[in-house]
Amino acid sequence: MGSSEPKIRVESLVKIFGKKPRSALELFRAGGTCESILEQTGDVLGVAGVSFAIQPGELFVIMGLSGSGKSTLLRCLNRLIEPTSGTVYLDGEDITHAEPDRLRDIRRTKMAMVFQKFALFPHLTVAENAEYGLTVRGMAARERRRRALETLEVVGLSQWADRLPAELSGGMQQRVGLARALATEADVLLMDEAFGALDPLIRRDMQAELLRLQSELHKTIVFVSHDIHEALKIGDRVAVMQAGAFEQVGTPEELVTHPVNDYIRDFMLDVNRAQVLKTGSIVRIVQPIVLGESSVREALEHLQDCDRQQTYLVDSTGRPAGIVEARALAAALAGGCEDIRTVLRAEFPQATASASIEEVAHLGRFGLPVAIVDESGQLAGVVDPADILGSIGRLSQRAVAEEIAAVAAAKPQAII
Ligand SMILES: Nc1ncnc2c1ncn2[C@@H]1O[C@H](COP(=O)(O)OP(=O)(O)OP(=O)(O)O)[C@@H](O)[C@H]1O
Repeated sequence: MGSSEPKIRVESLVKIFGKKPRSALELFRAGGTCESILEQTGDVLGVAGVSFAIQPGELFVIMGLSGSGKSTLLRCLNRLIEPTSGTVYLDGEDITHAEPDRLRDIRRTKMAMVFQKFALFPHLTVAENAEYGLTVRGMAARERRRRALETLEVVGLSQWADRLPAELSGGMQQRVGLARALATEADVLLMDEAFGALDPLIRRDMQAELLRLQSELHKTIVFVSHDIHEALKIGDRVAVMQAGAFEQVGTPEELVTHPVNDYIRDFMLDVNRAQVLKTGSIVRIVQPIVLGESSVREALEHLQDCDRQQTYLVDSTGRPAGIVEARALAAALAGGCEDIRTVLRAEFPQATASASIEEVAHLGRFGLPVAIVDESGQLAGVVDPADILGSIGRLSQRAVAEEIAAVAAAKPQAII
């Protein structure tokens, strides 16, 4: 991400359904609402002047209740629905005004779509379905079969290539839909309630699968969902839509911690904050001691200076090597021992900054600060057990009670 050109840029997009889109558009521009426009023209304002940009590699979720305009907006991106006004840019190219041939080309090679109902051909095999996007593009049979098998492998279905869709479960059929989109090698995937028809457990698997694929493939994904939990789980950013407009666009953490209005706040009420918030949001930056560079006395002074009970020691590459506690240091010093290694605990709780607070909550029970490491394994800071409990303060009473019971019952030496 960063300051590169956005993959997709949408400017003032409006979609009006009905017989008088021009006069409805004028009313909209004059400040008309969905209701007033409907009343005066009989037309429906599907998308109400939305502007946003999506960066390459971003998973952008459009979330909203039924009828808020999500599907319409998504379909305006590849012009399965023609916008009434506004512009959509893909890699800087204005596709709102692209000629039909060019548009076809874009849909076949640059923007692939995955549908809720899978949209598989029942009489074609799994492999034939997966290669369908390449067939319509006129690719030679051998090459498209090779690519289809490759993508079926990616989604874990290579054993099923010669079966018919009806022989597959719902989750597997959606994997075929995903394979078909991936086979086109399009770098933009438009996914319309792609997991909406799946059972909750299968749905969870597919969300995890999508995140796994995304961490390898780095596609730009626009994902429509009516489920706030799904949106917050998979989205790099989430746009919450109502009456054709965006109420708020932000990272899951921003939405949970800084809802802009009551509408968003209401959505967040039953969200498990510990699942959404990352440990990075409560990490404390600490000054670790480099192993071999400090004596027991110096480590104790260091702890007194920073008013902490424990400190991590890192090796010469900055990776945590162990933790020492003030009491152990004081005892060692009283016994005349200056070698810090004698009191170093090499077992300590550790997590990454991108882990959710829920994922590290069980590590808080050891009563030690959790070492938070960055992607290269270097110590980025610590999360204190008290901060874990504090951050999940808005969890249900039951969840907090369970957490406290787990802390009380835990055996400190069993550090994971
Ligand atoms: N072809 C159409 N003709 C007239 N109105 C339409 C058409 N398609 C959508 N609409 C209206 O536009 C608005 C937005 O619909 P849209 O399907 O985009 O919402 P959505 O958020 O995707 O809802 P859902 O989750 O139920 O699919 C709704 O009021 C809908 O009734």
